[in-house]
Amino acid sequence: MAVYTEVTDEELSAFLDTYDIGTVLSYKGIAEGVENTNYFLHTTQGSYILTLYEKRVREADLPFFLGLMQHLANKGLNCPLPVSNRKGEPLGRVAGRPAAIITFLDGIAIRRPTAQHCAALGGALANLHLAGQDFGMTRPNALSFDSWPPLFAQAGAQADTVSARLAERTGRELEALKSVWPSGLPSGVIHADLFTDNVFFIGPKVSGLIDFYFACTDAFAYDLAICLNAWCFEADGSFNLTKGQAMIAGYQAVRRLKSEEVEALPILCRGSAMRFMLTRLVDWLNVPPGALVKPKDPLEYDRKLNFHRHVRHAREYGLDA
Ligand SMILES: Nc1ncnc2c1ncn2[C@@H]1O[C@H](COP(=O)(O)OP(=O)(O)O)[C@@H](O)[C@H]1O
Ligand SMILES: N[C@@H](CCOP(=O)(O)O)C(=O)O
Repeated sequence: MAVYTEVTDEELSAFLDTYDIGTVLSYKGIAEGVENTNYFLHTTQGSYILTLYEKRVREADLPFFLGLMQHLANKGLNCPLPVSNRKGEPLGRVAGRPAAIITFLDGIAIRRPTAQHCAALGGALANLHLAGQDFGMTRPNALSFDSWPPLFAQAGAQADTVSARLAERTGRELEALKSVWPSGLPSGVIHADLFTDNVFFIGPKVSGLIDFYFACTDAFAYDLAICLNAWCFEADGSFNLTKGQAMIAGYQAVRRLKSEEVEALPILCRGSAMRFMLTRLVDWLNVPPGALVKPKDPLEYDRKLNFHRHVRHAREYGLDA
């Protein structure tokens, strides 16, 4: 469960006094998520999510995240809408942390997606990329290539306590990626963490996208690479080509990939696997005492990295030749 910061009844009702969303009927900490503290909030006027922003979210970036959700929702994308307080501001403070209330979205996060879900996700991702094109703000990706060596250094020699020779493997891989990491690819707003827990479905259709707190300005194809990693591997570690095919086709039905994006896809998949392996590794080694959180397995991404290392062409992910 991700509740790093407890909110007392008194703190909550004082915070809600600054909003015009009725009085609390119930609230409880949410079991999912690893980054921020989330409470489900039911008031006399409806259902909301109260988020307290934790360690990885810089306060200075919050106007970008909240403004982006507003922008995308105005463009017709199903994403949460930040609720403004009585002063007209979407951001406040509770229990000493920056906090916001956002609208609750209906739908179910699918744990074991089918190829049909992957196709729908591909389309939703491309729609997000197009809808973000006229968003006025930018934010560099704080978890792109340059952040990986310092993250690796944070884990240091402890990496080998998680898996034998993990430090050596990771060091070698970082070195290899340095010389081939692409630049100048078509870029814009990307979600950067569109895992299955951040996408809601009603039936076969995507009903909502949540968790925009890694969103940034980066290569569109990198976002697709993150999704291929998160959605198209099976529990036994194998890549499901049918799912990859469905996702890429779903994406391309809305936004066609350029030849340079196709060419870069294997490296982008490798890099995004590295990014999630490293953040998971650091989190695995540094669970805050008392936090109600279940850290995610870094080795899942170490294995995915190993798969990508042998891929030579986007066809191996399901791109139709
Ligand atoms: N707008 C929303 N509508 C419905 N449920 C939500 C919403 N935002 C968050 N949640 C629930 O809270 C969980 C954690 O939210 P998330 O933003 O993924 O947290 P974290 O940033 O900590 O990963 C989600 O998996 C989902 O169950
Ligand atoms: N998706 C990341 C961790 C962040 O997950 P969140 O969706 O709970 O914010 C991972 O799997 O490593």
